[in-house]
Amino acid sequence: MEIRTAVSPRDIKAYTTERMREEFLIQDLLLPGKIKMVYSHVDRIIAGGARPAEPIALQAGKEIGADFFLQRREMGIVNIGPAGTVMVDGTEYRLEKSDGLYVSMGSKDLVFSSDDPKNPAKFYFNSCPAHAAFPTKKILKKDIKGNHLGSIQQSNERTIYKYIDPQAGAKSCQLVMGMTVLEPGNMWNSMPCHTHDRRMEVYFYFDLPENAVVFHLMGEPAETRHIVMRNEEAVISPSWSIHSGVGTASYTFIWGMCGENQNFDDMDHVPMAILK
Ligand SMILES: O=C(O)C(=O)C[C@H](O)C(=O)CO
Ligand SMILES: [Zn+2]
Repeated sequence: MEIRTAVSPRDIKAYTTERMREEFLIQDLLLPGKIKMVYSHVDRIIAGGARPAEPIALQAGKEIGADFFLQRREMGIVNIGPAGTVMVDGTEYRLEKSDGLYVSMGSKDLVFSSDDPKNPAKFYFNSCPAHAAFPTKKILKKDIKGNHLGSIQQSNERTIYKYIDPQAGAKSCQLVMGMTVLEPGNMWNSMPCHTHDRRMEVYFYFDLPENAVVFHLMGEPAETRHIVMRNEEAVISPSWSIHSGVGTASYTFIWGMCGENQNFDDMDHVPMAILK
């Protein structure tokens, strides 16, 4: 498992493009036959991906310091590819594209598999520390009432689906997770932008056409930087950072948050006038 340390906003003022990418960008999440994980010291979130040709079991590495991966953690999983199954302590949860699964703290065995090994599922997941167990639950996108935001006039018409949230989908100890789908012809997410000092966030961009990119914007509001991102890449957003993006085509992304509270609306909105 790769470890990423926390970064001060004062330091990124001097970062090159390469250093920005080393610290925040997460690539190669969905390599066939592998589970890839990045452990961030920012609120100890783990972002990962599994693309199983054969069934693959999730292993706790030394980094976790526990007998098994979810001994003191919880996890949210969304399948963004062809159908597959996540087996949790012997119970099978079959996930089609866009189906999600919340996995309880204390679950011991977790195995990812695909319906068709030649066309494997694409499981993206976030995991964060937990101190209380909530039931494992399958979440269907069609059962979530989307929150429609933005407009074509502002190039930001999109729908937010909350998969793991105190008010929707599955309940959790601290993980909050969802999917935002841009309407065709819309490019911007999360603009006007915000920060939330109480939570960090990881964004995972997908459903981007080949050769399309998203300019992910981050940094303190008056000291922004960008990271050019391609399909199926993720980015770590510390709590002091804005997180917003503009694509050369419309796209979808999964956001996962953890930290002090779970209140989605507890954002510090950034007035457009102070952006630099
Ligand atoms: O498009 C959006 O706006 C979002 O998806 C917002 C993010 O989920 C977010 O930053 C929540 O804090
Ligand atoms: Zn946010």
